[in-house]
Amino acid sequence: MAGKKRGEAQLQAIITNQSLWDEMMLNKGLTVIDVYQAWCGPCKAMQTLFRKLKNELNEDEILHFAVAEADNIVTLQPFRDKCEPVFLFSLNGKIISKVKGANAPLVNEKVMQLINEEKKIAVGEMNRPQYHEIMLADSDTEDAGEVQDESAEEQYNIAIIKPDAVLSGKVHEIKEKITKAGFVIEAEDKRRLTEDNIRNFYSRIADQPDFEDFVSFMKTAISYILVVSQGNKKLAHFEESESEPGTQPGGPSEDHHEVKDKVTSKEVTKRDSLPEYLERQHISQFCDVEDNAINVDKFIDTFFPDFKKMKSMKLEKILALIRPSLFKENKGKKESVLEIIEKEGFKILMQRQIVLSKEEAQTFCKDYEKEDYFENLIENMTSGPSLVLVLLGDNGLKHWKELLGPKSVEEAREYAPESLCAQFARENLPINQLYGSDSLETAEKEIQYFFPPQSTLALIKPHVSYENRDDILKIIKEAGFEVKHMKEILLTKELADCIYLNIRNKDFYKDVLQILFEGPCLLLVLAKWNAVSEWRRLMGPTDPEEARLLSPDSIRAHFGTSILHNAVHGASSAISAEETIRKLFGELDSENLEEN
Ligand SMILES: Nc1ncnc2c1ncn2[C@@H]1O[C@H](COP(=O)(O)OP(=O)(O)OP(=O)(O)O)[C@@H](O)[C@H]1O
Repeated sequence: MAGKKRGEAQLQAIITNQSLWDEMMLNKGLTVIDVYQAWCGPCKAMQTLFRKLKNELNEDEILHFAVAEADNIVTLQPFRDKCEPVFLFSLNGKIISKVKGANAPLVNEKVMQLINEEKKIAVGEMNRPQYHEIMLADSDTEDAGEVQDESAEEQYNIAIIKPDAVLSGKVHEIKEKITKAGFVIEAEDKRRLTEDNIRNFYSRIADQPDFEDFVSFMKTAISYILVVSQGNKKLAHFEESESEPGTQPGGPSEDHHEVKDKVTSKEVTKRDSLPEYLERQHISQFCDVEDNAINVDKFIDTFFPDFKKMKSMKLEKILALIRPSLFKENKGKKESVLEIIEKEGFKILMQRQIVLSKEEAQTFCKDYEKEDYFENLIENMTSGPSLVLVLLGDNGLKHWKELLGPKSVEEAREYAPESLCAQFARENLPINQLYGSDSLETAEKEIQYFFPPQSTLALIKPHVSYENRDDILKIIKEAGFEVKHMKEILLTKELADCIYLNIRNKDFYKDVLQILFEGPCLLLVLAKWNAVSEWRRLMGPTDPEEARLLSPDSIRAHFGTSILHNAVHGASSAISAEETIRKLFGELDSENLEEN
């Protein structure tokens, strides 16, 4: 290794000039470089850690340590005359990370992570991550001990929470543990995996003797599929109390006390990969993780076909409102405001007509309360229905603001004649006939106000095939419902009576029961504004034949074969939804039931 004194089994190479530095950069694998100033010398406290790592890992081919004097090495100029020690991580000649301060746990974590990766890469278990070379600057804005780990792309894992964990109600706990540790659940889905899904995801264990039994087990019920990213490393810190004694990076070794004391919880960044973390939390038996970049990419495409598109967009939800006079005039017009909205690439997620009360109008138009036309405005706002919309669009907030143009008609006519404000101006009011939230925070509050979510119970009947169940779930999600809970059960007579309270006295009820007891039903708690009636609308008329005539896009029109085999059920009112959800899902959803 560059700079090593002949015959000396020394821990760190001593780099005192640029040519030794350049030579050191030819090292294969990882080199941890302690950048020091001539006047204060290298960091003695960290040498104990380096010695431990060297001895324990025994990876001399790919793990090197060096001390480099900032004063005489041009590359290290940014670090001259700084008191605080700096540790650089050079991977195959590229400086990819930097830790400021003698933060032993953090340096330990970084070394372990990078060496583990190198080992996996060497045996073909992992592709080389795309690390960027970092800027060598002594930025004061960085927190001490922060790892400047700039991966070119976000690295994702796919985690599958298996059916047994789902059935025993462990999903919430597992997800909470994952997010508490600073990982981010970027997307999730719940579904029964197909045989193909299972064989592909678990191909690495396909040669195990009990693999066929495992495939059958995985097919029995619903699994949760999560896309998990490493999250914001600055925020990520583990609760020390949750860790196993002796498993903390930096270890229980007494040698580390000197530097370990300096680490505050804020400085501790994520130290485990997701599989390691799940292992440490004793939940790995419930949740399998794929972290190989190529496989993850493939599974994201399989399970979440829109994920990449969504990630490349900055999708934002905002509230828009068309004031009463424009709404009235615009109804049925050729180039209506709604058409313009859709042409501009917005998706209208929800819409409702609402006549604002005087108080609501006053709150809503607060910005104008000092204007002399305020009274006129309130009168106008309460004179008839406004159309309130929830719009989803790429960079939605900015885009909608740009489309609207200035708040005042005068300004819009002068500076933005193309804006909606200028185009749809009314003579009797000098302000924009359209409204948009002014921040994402306001948008969230306004959406909650105008579109408070409601829960309803949905049931997919036993006769619906698994493929069709997946299709129905897709339709449900596309219609903007959130699937809050889902479980597959064999209904008992008692539960069926609770669900079908209204028809228990009908002659055909015995036939309904027979259909329901044919196999497992899929029970769902769906949430959305106006969920009860929205779900009933999506289901369509009771009889599929009628549905095909009157509501050909409905679920019953597509998946129903007869009045008894009509694919789905939905609660008939908010009250019955609340009662049946409580009965079927226990207290699980009780925190949200008040919404109904
Ligand atoms: N005349 C009938 N003959 C046979 N079965 C019927 C008849 N009417 C309704 N059903 C069955 O009973 C179920 C409950 O009937 P209900 O009148 O509550 O209809 P619904 O509200 O459209 O359906 P659901 O309650 O299942 O959402 C229906 O889904 C259907 O399968």
